[in-house]
Amino acid sequence: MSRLRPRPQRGQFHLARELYGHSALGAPLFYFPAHSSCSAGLIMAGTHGDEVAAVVALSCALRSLAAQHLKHHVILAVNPDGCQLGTRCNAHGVDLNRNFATKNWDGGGNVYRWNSSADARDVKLSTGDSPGSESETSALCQLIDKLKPKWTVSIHEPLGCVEDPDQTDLGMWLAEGLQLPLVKEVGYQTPGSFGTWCAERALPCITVELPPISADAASEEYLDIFISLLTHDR
Ligand SMILES: C[C@H](N)C(=O)N[C@H](CCC(=O)N[C@H](CCC[C@H](N)C(=O)O)C(=O)O)C(=O)O
Ligand SMILES: [Zn+2]
Repeated sequence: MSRLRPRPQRGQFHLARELYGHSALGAPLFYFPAHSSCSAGLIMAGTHGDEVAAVVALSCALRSLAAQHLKHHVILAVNPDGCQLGTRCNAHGVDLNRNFATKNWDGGGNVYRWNSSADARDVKLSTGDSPGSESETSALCQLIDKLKPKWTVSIHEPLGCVEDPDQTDLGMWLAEGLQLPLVKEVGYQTPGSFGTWCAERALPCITVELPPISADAASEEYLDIFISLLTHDR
């Protein structure tokens, strides 16, 4: 029996989802549980609301897959308010990927690039009033403490690389499948980031950075590799 669902049936979700918290504006935070949670990883997108090709491509892969083949937990939008508003930050103006309670959390704020054409990383955001101050951040950390995934993959854009500080087999497999360079770091400091939070608890974290791409193109270009990731059994 095919692991894929007929394309005419992929328009809406067929999978159960579980609530794990609420966003700053009260939107539900939910995840799609793996069919069998033993040795499952966690795959997530939408930490930044201006990086939505990853959200759409991961959603298309999830809706293409027959439920019994889903081997890992999935969060499509870590930051639903940012995805709704089209902003990198959450509704409090906080860059969630600088809000995690890490040793190097920096309350002085963060900057990001307006877009790939920008000549500087100069758009200012808050990193929160305190480490883990945001409901999206604390709910995600509590979920991970509960699920204990064996690894995490966090999908961003538009840097076009696979960041894997531990150079794991999964990272190498993803870099090859995505045809993106495998790097140990994205090239600038990310205090208070999810990857740093994972490193501090010896949880493998791979950050996929898609290149600049439309949601339409990403749903074609990355469908197969994302379906393979959702069913990956290592
Ligand atoms: C789409 C934006 N306009 C943009 O250009 N953003 C990029 C940064 C993209 C991004 O968010 N990347 C990283 C992911 C960091 C991974 C980190 N190593 C970790 O530990 O989590 C980020 O959070 O900055 C830009 O250049 O500003
Ligand atoms: Zn990002």
